[in-house]
Formats: sequence, C-alpha cells, structure tokens
Amino acid sequence: MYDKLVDSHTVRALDAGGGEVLLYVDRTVLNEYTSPQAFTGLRDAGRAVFRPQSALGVIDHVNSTRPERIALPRVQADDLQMSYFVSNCKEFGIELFDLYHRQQGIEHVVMPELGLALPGLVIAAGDSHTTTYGAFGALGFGIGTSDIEHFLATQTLVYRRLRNMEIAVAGHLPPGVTAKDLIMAVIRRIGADGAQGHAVEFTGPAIRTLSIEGRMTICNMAVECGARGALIAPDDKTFAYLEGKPRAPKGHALIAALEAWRMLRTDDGAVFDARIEISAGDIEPMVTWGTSPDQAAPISEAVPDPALETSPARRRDAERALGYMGLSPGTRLTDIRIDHAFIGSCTNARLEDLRGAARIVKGRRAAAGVSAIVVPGSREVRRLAEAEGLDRIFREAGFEWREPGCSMCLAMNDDIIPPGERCASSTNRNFEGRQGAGSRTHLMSPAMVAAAAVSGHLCDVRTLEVSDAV
Ligand SMILES: CC(C)[C@H](C(=O)O)[C@@H](O)C(=O)O
Ligand code: SF4
Repeated sequence: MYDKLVDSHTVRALDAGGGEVLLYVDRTVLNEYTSPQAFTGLRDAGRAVFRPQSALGVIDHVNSTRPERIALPRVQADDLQMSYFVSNCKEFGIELFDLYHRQQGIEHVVMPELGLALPGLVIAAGDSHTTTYGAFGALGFGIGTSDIEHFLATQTLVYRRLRNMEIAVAGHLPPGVTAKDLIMAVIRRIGADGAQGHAVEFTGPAIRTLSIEGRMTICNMAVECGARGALIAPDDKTFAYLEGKPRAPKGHALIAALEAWRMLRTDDGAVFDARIEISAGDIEPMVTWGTSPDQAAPISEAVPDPALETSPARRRDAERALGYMGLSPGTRLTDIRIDHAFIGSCTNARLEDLRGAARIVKGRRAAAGVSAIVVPGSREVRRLAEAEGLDRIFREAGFEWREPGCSMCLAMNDDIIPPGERCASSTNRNFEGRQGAGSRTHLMSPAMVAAAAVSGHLCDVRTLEVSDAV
C-alpha cells in the first residue's frame, strides 16, 4: 500500500534505483511554530505559493487555552509568532483558522474532522505527528521548514523511499484496553527506533475493530517508534466517517472516490521488509515510567530494575530516566502519586477520548492535591462534548475545561508542569522537560489519566466501577 501511494505520486525518479523521487504532495497544514522561516524564504526569493488552496493554516502550538483568550482584544491575545503567521497566511492567500475561528484546534484533529485527510493522499506538514492521517490510508509525514518552503513553491518534495514494515495485530483488545495501550505496547516491544527507516502498515483484526479515532491514535504515535509513515487500509468505517464531513467529496465525486479508495490496500501475498506480530488479547493498560515512549510497562507491574537490563546502553538510559523521574526500581506503578492530570493532545483529545475519560470521572472528584485539566482537541470537539454534557462531568469533578491547543503536551504556552512535579498525561512524548523544565510525565490513555486523577496515583482503570450512563 505504501509503495502504491509513493508510485502514484512520483513525478520522476531522481536516481537510478528509484530510491529518491520527486514526490507530488496533495496538501499540507501549517502551524505558527514551524512555518515562519518557510514564509520568510518564499518572500526573500520573490516566490508565490503554487497552490494556496492546498494548504490550511491553524494556530495551535503556542496559544493560550484559557477560555478568556477569546474575549481578549486581538492584539493582546496574539503574540509575535501568531501575528506573523496571521500576516503570512493573508499575504500568501492561505486559509487560516486563528484563535477566533469556530473550527480552531490542533492541526491533526482539525484536518480529519473537516474531511481533509482522505485515502490515497500524500500530506506532508511541518509536524512529526502528520503520520496521524495514515488512519485514513493517507501517507502523512513530517517535514522540516526548508521542505515546507519547497512544497509551498512547487507542490513537490525530494523524497527518499522508505522500507515497508507490517505490524500485524491479532485477536481483539480486552475490555478497558484502548488503542493508546496497543500502540504503547508496540513501541515498548520494538523500541523508540524500532521502525526507523520504515513506513509501517498496521493490519489484523484488532486494527479493523478499532474506531477511526482509535486508528488515529495508533498512527499518530507510530512516529514514536521511528516510523516516517503509518498506514491503515481504508474500509467501510473510514468511508462512513468521511461521509458528510464538510470538505470531503460529495455526490458524484464521492462515488468516484469510493471506487478508487476501495482499491487502496496491500495486495495479497505482498512481501514486507520487516514484520512484527503482536497479540491484542495479551495487552493491558500501559503507562510509561521513563523518559522515552518505549520505557513503558503494563499497569500491573513495577518500576523495572535497570540492573536486569542486558544492553549496557539501555541500562544507562533506564538509570538516568529513573533518576530524572524520581522513581526507584520495584515500586509498584500503582503506588506512584501524581500532582497533575492532563487530558489533551492530537493523540487523545477527540470526542471518543473525552467520553472514555468522562465515564471514569463521572460521580467522582479529582483527588486532593491533583490539578486536572481537559483541553479538547478542537473547538468542534469542545462543542460536541458540551452538547453531551461532558464538560459538566469534568467541571463537577474539579477539572478545568479549556479551549483547544497543544497546551501541556509540549508546554509552549503557559500550561506548564513545575519542576519535580508529576503528571499523568494522555499525550505522546515523555521526554525530559517536555511538559516544562524538570517536569515528570507518565504517558497513558485518557481513561487511565482520568483514573489517576480521581485516585491520586497511577491506577488500573479496570479496577474502578463505572456507570454506563455517559
Ligand atoms: C513543534 C513541532 C515541530 C513538534 C513536532 O514536529 O512534532 C511538536 O508538535 C511535537 O509534538 O513535538
Ligand atoms: S498536540 Fe502535542 S504532539 Fe500534537 S502537534 Fe501539538 S505538540 Fe505536537
């Protein structure tokens, strides 16, 4: 499937073996954080954007998520990065969702909900989690700022073809285990560089049963094991999700598109360069204990002992991680107390994620000493959640209910974890300092964050009773 996508977008081979090609890119999404130099480059070279309608600008990384931001006068609410972005989009004729737009949100939440991530497209953007669009059978990948400039000027990129890896997920996820746990288990198994140099295709019954939201979580986080592309073949669920999305094809265009989309899959008997098999039935809710997404364990286990690590490099990494995290080997993961709970990010801030968390929170309260915030992935998600009363459930439990943005996922705004404090987080990266200098991050599913928030420590979500009323 990956090869079909690359072949269908190859303008011409750039070397004899066809390893390097000039790749046609269908569309992009731009943010205020990684686009400024690209625009400056265009302006300096006196170039226009070749096809402005193939780009959408979204403010998400640096903005405040405080509800009062909307009421602020525009000038005050916009910092330099945001206002430069606004003027660049205007000058180059690119549609922009600024903070006042009713569809503002995190780029990787906004694109799919508009129906802009479609099967068979190549979408390259200045953000590593562009892999998210693989959930629709689109080849999405992150690019650097000079490539953004090249794309904007020419609609193409110089692209090196990746190797193919299949991750076949047999069986079905047990109750209480989510797509997030599945991808965290995969990353733990193959390592943070396990898919380096590869485009990964996820296959198997467990992937088929996942919702589109769950598939987005999987493809989003595939970049955390080094994949520069993650694909799931589109199926009837994909088509049903896309139907009626504001910018997806409609009428005759949809009928023609469906015909092409149904062909978009790996041929039977195709050979992958690498293949991993994993059994969904064995997966438990996962949490990270370290500072890399592969330093993770099932919630029923304890903090591992680095001394038992056979590879010297991994032992050193684990020792350093435990030092940074303030954890000792042998501590039960469920005994780790938290100070913060964060439900948000392009990995896990869609409606289904908020529902999963609200189900746990309903009728409970955030534990004493835990500050908890919910940052919906987009204003659309926020509205839909409010229509179902999810905001009330969170608020009554003492959680803050915010406006969309990347927020505490990377702490480029004022949502920051203070040094030494510990956060249960539904995000995708637990690097040192990711949520603020000295902050300690434990990655997990949104339902697991909710469980940690209400119990005050990491907690197996399956041990909490829930009413199915949400
Ligand atoms: C800011 C951006 C370059 C970065 C990325 O590429 O992923 C960010 O979104 C992240 O999640 O670390
Ligand atoms: S939510 Fe986090 S992972 Fe996603 S684009 Fe923003 S900073 Fe990157």
